[in-house]
Amino acid sequence: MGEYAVEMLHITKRFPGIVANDDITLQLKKGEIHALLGENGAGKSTLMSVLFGLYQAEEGEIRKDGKKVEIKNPNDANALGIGMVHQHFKLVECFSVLDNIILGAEPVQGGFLKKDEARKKVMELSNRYHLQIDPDAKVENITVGMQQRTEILKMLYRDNEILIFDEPTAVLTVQEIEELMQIMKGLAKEGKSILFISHKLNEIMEVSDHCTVLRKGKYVGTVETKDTTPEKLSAMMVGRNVSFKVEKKPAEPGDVVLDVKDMTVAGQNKKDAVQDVSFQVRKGEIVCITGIDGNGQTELVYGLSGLEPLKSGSIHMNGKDITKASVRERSTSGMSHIPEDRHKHGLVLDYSLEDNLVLQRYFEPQFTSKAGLMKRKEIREYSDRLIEEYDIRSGQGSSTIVRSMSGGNQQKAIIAREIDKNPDLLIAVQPTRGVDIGAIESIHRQLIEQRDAGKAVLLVSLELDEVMDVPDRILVMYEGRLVGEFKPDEVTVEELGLYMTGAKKQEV
Ligand SMILES: Nc1ncnc2c1ncn2[C@@H]1O[C@H](COP(=O)(O)OP(=O)(O)OP(=O)(O)O)[C@@H](O)[C@H]1O
Repeated sequence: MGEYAVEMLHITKRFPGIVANDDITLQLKKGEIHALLGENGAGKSTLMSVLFGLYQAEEGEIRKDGKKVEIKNPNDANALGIGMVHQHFKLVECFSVLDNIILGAEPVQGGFLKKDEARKKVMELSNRYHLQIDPDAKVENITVGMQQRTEILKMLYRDNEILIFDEPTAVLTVQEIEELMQIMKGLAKEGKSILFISHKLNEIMEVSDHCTVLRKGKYVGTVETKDTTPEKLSAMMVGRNVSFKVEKKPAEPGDVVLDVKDMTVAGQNKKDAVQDVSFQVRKGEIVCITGIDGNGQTELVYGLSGLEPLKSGSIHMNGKDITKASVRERSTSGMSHIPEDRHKHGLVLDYSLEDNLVLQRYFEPQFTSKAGLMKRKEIREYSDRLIEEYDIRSGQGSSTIVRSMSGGNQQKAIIAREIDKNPDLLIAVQPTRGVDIGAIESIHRQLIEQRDAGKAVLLVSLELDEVMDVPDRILVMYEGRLVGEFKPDEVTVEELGLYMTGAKKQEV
């Protein structure tokens, strides 16, 4: 047997208007972690979906242990020992962890389900790989990190030897990421072969043995990770050097734009998710709210944007009371919102890109005639301009159905729509989640340009580099309250960590 577990040779996969994979070759060694890197829309997910049998390539071949194989669907992939954890998990929310793991692969004897046997195998695997799951917990009640471990166990339970992780760290907290890295290293040591998609160069440097880079659907090269640097990788990926440092001049804050007083928002259980929070954001400044996921940041933004009512307190924007205003009233009064969950609150996935780009403005006279008809030509022209200016890449331009776009390009579309509205207040929640480093650089620049144009920017982020580099003030949230306020150059990451975990607090 050869040294490769899987080889994808000269793979070409086309979608209408785009060659998503153009003659790509990827060779995965046994027992290695192989990273796959590339800009948004470079073709990484497509390539992995070909390997997992979700798409059929038009050209090229796949070999498993040196032998040519046909993978027509995920069942074929499973039979060959190939498993995949998708970017957006595929679990049944109202089932238990155990039922999700064994779903479709239940041990049955004489027509009877042998659940005890399944439970034993799952618990053995969970212990062996330190996955620490609770088999009886319902998926809807567990953290994203746990859901991911459930997905990992699904692969291990099926005795998969080749494990595909599609952007596994995008939704995890810093600690969960560290744990996942250890789990992946442990799996590779046991002889599993791992393919790992990530935009985060530090993760790739930490865990991978090799890294293959794609650009605009084409193969750029494969390097040995120990012989490369993050700078070299980013240059391979975008074809130029990317600046990791955010350049900005000192802020010149002006009048108050957002004034939040004693805001309380209910939580899912008895405890209020946001408790008596007060703060202001001025013209010409970027204020960042940070904290460990689940400490009330999400509900705070729901309250500000009108997705949830306040239990008490008030919100003023440019001096006007908007506490009870509808989502549309807030939007037309000058508030833009880049939401945390782009699929749930940011896009209508089955609409075209152009319809998504005018989602909050289609009723304006420039897009709708007096008779109530939509002006399709003007909408198309507007959308074409945004696609060009914000570098949104998709198969069929303005008419592309958003569901078929890559995750990072969906995000860029939301950013374009929200910034182009020319808002007085831009609320940006995790704006760089799932986007490549070239796009991160450009999003950070756009936030700073907004600030310099005299806008108020409220950034909500968990990415520590972003928290330290982009804002002018940092507010830390812990258990629904603001527990610290800092200037980025007066605080260290370690110190921030103490506030984020509740070990320290100030009166804010
Ligand atoms: N089902 C589909 N139908 C039409 N086009 C598609 C489909 N899936 C992907 N594409 C297109 O193929 C290209 C590659 O997309 P893919 O999702 O593979 O990129 P990616 O490298 O994984 O990006 P990201 O980092 O943003 O997740 C994109 O331009 C996308 O719009």
